[in-house]
Amino acid sequence: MPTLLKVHGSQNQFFILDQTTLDQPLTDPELRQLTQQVTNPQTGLLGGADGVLVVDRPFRPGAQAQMRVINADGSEATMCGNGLRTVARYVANRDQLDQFKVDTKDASLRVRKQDDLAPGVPAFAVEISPVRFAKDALPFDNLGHDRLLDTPAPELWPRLRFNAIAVPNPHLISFVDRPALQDDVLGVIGHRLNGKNPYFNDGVNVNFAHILGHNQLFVRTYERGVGFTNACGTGMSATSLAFVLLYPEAADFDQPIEVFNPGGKVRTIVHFQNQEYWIELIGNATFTHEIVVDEADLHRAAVQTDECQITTTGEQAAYQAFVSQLPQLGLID
Ligand SMILES: N[C@@H](CCC[C@H](N)C(=O)O)C(=O)O
Repeated sequence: MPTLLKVHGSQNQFFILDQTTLDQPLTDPELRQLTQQVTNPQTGLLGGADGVLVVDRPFRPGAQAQMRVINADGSEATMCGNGLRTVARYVANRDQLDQFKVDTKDASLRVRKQDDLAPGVPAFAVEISPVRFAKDALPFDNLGHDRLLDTPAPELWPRLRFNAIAVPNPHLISFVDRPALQDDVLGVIGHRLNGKNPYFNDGVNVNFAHILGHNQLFVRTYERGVGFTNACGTGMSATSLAFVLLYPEAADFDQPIEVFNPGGKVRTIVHFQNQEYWIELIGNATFTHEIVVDEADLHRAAVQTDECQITTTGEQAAYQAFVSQLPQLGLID
């Protein structure tokens, strides 16, 4: 019988489904329906999740596997940084490899096993690229600019300055003070730009960042296709790039940046090589549950917690012990 894995990177929760283990792979409409069903926080599996990561055979030469990202609302994203770390661990275990490439929609990305973050907290480093700033890459429109880099955009929110970076999924980033992190502005902007609006017609992930110190950030994200999330890997990566570009006195290229988030902490390293930016994202790849499912239930999007054989891995306790020794920042409730 096939197995779903419940996993997380910085508590950004997913189910991993390996299509190569099924007698009959799910079609795209079936994947969308399954994702909407299992991720639902009330009626889904094990309290739901932010999306489903679909593992499949690679489609570019030199890659070991393919990852597709289905958001909780059934839309498909080009990339997922936290998710890629967990898929990297899954493929590394399956194929007994420490480093390889994973095909994502727009690129084959390098992944590499790292030392555990703490006892029982496995970690992977993943490549986040390609990076684009042009408005067509996100896309956005009607803001009077071809790119947003520390740019006021009163149409989006008065008094804030914005950065728009595709990595390659689209991110809007604003550096804010402590009170702005805590009030509801992020939710209002995120909700508006992910509904029908004249600016981001495919929606956008919205990140608020607060500078904590040299090479130290806190990032909170409202995700396209999801809503508020505990952490967004591509968001923290795009925000780290904006950090080194806008605040050269506070952040360095090629040096680890500590990025705290509501679900824990990751490290990023921003590079500029061969005239291109790319970011390394390093963090936990935690497996919390193994769920044995009936393949027919996957096809009919009817996977219920009380009808599956579920094994708890015990890794969540180790992750919580790791989080409990992080500084208590008290930035959001
Ligand atoms: N949480 C992810 C990003 C998932 C995709 C996003 N919702 C989108 O639609 O672009 C991450 O860790 O990067």
